[in-house]
Amino acid sequence: MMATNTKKTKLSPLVEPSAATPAVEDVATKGVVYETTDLNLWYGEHHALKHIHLTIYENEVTAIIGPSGCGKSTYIKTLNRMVELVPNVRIAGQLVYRGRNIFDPSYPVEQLRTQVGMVFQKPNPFPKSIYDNIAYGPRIHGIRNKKVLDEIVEKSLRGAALWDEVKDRLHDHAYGLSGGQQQRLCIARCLAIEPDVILMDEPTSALDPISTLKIEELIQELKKQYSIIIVTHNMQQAARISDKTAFFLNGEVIEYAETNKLFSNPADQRTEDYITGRFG
Ligand SMILES: Nc1ncnc2c1ncn2[C@@H]1O[C@H](COP(=O)(O)OP(=O)(O)OP(=O)(O)O)[C@@H](O)[C@H]1O
Repeated sequence: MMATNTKKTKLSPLVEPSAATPAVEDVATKGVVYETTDLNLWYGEHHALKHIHLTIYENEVTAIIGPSGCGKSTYIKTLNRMVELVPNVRIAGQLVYRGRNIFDPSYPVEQLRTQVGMVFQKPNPFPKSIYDNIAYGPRIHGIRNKKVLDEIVEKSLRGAALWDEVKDRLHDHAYGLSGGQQQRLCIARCLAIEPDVILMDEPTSALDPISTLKIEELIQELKKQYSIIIVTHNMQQAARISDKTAFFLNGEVIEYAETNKLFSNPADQRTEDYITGRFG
């Protein structure tokens, strides 16, 4: 009788590690943007985030991966306290942004949302011209001078790699842009208020491959100036563009490591099972 081989076959990862990951020594010298300590969140009775500990570093791209419903969006929506807009949310634990706990009742939440911009899954430009989409935030902050606004519009559109495509039609309606251009417009709108951090919740999932590539290249440029936290279902994308990756499962962080390490030599069997496509 032939012996049955019960040893589990080791599958190769679905993705190649990225070259973006810096050496450990470089990371040690980086500033901390967010320190998450024992963060728990409930939607009513549902315990959606469980004992999260995560440190997020500046000028890095941090990817959040994991199967549907594991708490990825919930986590990034705590980073600008947007999650509190959902009724019946309860939060416990600490989330320190630049040295201060954002759950402190006296924390100026409006200021936080100026420092922490967000880009969503579906491009959501305002029903206005390209120019007015960008100028909207600065105008709310009291900037009225046309020359100053013109400069902000140009700088933000250049920063989002969109200027050359739209400079001759700034007063056209934003809905006339392609999906990929609209998403870059939303990134430009975010840059116009000079954020510190940019949160991106599956920013390319509604885009074609070419637009996706443009946004990925843009993210690599933007991390020189900003800290970026991106939720993605696409493991290839996480591996291509991120420095660190956190793998979430059922509301817990199973593993958080440099992206190269997590994809090439995961420490936890569940991470390995996920990145090799055994589930998810
Ligand atoms: N507004 C809400 N009210 C109640 N439960 C919610 C709410 N939003 C999310 N949840 C639940 O919390 C859990 C985490 O949801 P979340 O959207 O953070 O997951 P996710 O990992 O981002 O999922 P996906 O990849 O499908 O977007 C899920 O079980 C979800 O059903």
